[in-house]
Amino acid sequence: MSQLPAGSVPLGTDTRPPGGPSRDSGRPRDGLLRDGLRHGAGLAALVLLCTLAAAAATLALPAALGRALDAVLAGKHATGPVVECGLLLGAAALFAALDALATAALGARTTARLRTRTLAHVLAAGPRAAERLGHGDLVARLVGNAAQAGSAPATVVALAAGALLPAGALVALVLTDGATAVAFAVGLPLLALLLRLFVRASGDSSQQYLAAQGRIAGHLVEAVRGARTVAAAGTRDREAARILAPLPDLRRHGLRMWRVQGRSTAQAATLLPLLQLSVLAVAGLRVASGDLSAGGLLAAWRYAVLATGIGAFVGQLNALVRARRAQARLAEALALPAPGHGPSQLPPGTGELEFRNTVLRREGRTVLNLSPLRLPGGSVTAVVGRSGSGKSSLAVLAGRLEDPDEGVVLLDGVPLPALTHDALRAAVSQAFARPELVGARLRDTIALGVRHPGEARVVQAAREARAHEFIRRLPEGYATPCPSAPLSGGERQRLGLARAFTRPGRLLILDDALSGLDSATGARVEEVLFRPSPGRACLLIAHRARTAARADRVVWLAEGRVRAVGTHAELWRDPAYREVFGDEG
Ligand SMILES: Nc1ncnc2c1ncn2[C@@H]1O[C@H](COP(=O)(O)OP(=O)(O)OP(=O)(O)O)[C@@H](O)[C@H]1O
Repeated sequence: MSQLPAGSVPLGTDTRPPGGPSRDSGRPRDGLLRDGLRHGAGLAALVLLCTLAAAAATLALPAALGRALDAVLAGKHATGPVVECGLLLGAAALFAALDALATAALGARTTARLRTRTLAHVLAAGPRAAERLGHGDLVARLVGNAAQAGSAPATVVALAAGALLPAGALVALVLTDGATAVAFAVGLPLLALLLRLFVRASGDSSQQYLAAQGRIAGHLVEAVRGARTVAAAGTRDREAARILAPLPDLRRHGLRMWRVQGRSTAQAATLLPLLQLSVLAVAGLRVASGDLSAGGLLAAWRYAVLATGIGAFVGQLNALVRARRAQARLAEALALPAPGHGPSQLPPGTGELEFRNTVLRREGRTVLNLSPLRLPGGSVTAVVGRSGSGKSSLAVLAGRLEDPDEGVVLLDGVPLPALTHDALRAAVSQAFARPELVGARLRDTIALGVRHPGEARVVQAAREARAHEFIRRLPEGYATPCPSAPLSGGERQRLGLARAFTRPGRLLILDDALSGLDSATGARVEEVLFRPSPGRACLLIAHRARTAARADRVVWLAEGRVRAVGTHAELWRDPAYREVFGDEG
């Protein structure tokens, strides 16, 4: 382990937002449920109140019906009890409607919060972390799973409140007639066992089902991204088969889920009427013996029906089990390690980079091992080496797109993890071989991440990147929407370069960012890069000898290690160095 100076933060520091899984005791998904209930507390309370009010009205109804029946049988005025029944029915319907609205609102709010939080965390975790789960699988988690997980708080509240109705009905049954209540209680343990078995079996298949969905989504995203390669290779059918390969799994777990639910529903459908019938039979005997009135029988039977409403739990429990499994999948995404940022700012400097015994591993293999390496600021450093020698890995560490597995990278003497997020991103600009056009319009993608960029700065950056001419020729110019911009690979690269040029940072990192440019355009962009700028350093991955020759120094990488550092002219004497450039050498 390297020693970090004071003020730095250990690598892999957790940056999960407050309330994230790491802060919760118990299982991470429990934390998500608590968080959802806490942030939707008002709506959850409304759901609870509406469910309770609807339950109270429903519970009061059988007694009112019983009173109305007894009044009619006794030849008394029944208007009062009948009006009471109507009011109770109306109240139950009103609260049920309010409950549905509040439940939908709570679900939508929780889903939005889960999506925002998970997305922010995945972006903070960086590209390597996202690769671990797979891009398609992540999309499935953020879209489908988040919506399912969002329904958990409302379902929990509905289940808790819903349990009160059968419980209340049981109490009311005891109060109406104790003997009938005993007849009902005999079957209860069997019902409890049934629900328990259902939750266990259904939870397992749900988890497998969601995982299979994620695998299909993962394959689909890969195929869409590689559509050109698939078309060129003529492997469309094979690709379609590969995407759908998890389908048998999906079908198997889906069928199992529905079988479990069907079986439990059938068992409940057999058991519950038996319970109701036993109550009715005992109540009938009690009426015959004169211990219970006809109205009492009606009330006892209605309460037995309400108490067996626990059978409706099967559907709600199923929804909850699926929501909890979906939460577990989001919790996995939230558990991806995200690099932390320290409190430090950069001192004045010119972009000096220092790698202190920096090691980067991929899948257990060391791909970069830099014994102390110092690259002076205010100058241009070219990084050269054969394909796979670790050039991009070095660029990734220099711009802190990832943290090294060992050692530390310093910019002007400050370890990169010690810098605040804003200080780091303001100091370092980067351009890549295949830039993504993030932003609505071309001007937005060029000015990405720059606050108040101003048209002049955007145009100036585009001119330096040799992008201004082709942007100007587009009918909508800088206002061209990114998705519909007709761009060649080289033009996209120039937009990426322009984006890097809009930031006046002290370190510019170009990872193969000129590879798609024709020689003449590349040479013009290099004029900008090699223009003397003492306040700024440039780290440039170079494939051409001509580019390396213009740099102040060259870092020559071979198999993840520095083979030599020197000027191009010095290194050129070595035939192995010349071989790096192939025909040019
Ligand atoms: N995501 C990844 N998973 C596993 N190994 C990786 C990954 N990315 C890169 N590597 C490995 O790391 C090593 C260095 O890769 P890197 O991209 O840094 O090389 P490079 O010199 O930039 O190559 P090129 O010139 O071809 O772009 C290679 O052996 C590569 O196979």
